[in-house]
Amino acid sequence: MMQAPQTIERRRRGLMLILSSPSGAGKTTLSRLLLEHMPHLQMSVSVTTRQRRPSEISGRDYHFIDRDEFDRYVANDDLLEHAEVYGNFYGTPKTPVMKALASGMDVLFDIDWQGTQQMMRKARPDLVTIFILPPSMAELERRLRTRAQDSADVVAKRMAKAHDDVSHWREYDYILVNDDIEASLVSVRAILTAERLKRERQTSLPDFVAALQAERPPSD
Ligand SMILES: Nc1nc2c(ncn2[C@@H]2O[C@H](COP(=O)(O)OP(=O)(O)O)[C@@H](O)[C@H]2O)c(=O)[nH]1
Ligand SMILES: Nc1ncnc2c1ncn2[C@@H]1O[C@H](COP(=O)(O)OP(=O)(O)O)[C@@H](O)[C@H]1O
Repeated sequence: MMQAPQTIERRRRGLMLILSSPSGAGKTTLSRLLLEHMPHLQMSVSVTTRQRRPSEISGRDYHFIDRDEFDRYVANDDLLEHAEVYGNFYGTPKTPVMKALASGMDVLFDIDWQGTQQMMRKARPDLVTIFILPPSMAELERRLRTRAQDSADVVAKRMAKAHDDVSHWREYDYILVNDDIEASLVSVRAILTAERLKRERQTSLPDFVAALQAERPPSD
């Protein structure tokens, strides 16, 4: 006896949503808003050797570790990907991501283009990638300065790399110019909603459709 469609659990294959951009374009702001607004989405918290900024919370924004500990993560193959960015080391711990996906959550990543390339080689079908552009380079610099979390020297270093970062935009599925943050949030929510509905991610569909087809047509 075929189950009625409404009693079939609607399962979905978890996806990994990657946001990349030059520093200051708005990934962190957008990620926080997205996590507030989208259920079933969990942030991947990276490890980094960078110094904690005054506004950052260890364990929420990053796990701040020293170089020896970072090297141990790499040696133990505990990172899904890792890269050196602006002179610091960053990496994505494997275990929390695997656990989140196994429990039916989607995972959000704020990683650079190098990390994205590594993830593409490992898990392309499960990835959705978005590159965020600033409305202008002048606005990017203004955002980095007004964020007021980095020294002038660090801001200059990030601006100097911005052109190189931007040159990777073609490697991403979606491109967003982050002019108005609310409009950007609407766009990213729309992308995530649509990607969740992709046929191949809805793993229980064959059972659901078989049950639909097994239902008797209503008699008149
Ligand atoms: N490959 C990789 N890049 C990361 C990771 N975590 C952060 N990043 C990137 O490192 C760069 C610098 O990040 P951060 O120091 O927080 O500066 P911010 O982007 O200006 O806030 C950004 O491009 C991040 O996307 C990671 O785990 N792996
Ligand atoms: N659409 C936007 N308009 C104006 N300011 C923004 C916008 N998005 C982000 N910001 C501001 O720009 C600065 C950098 O944003 P942040 O999210 O930290 O960037 P990233 O994580 O990409 O380095 C922050 O001060 C943030 O409040």
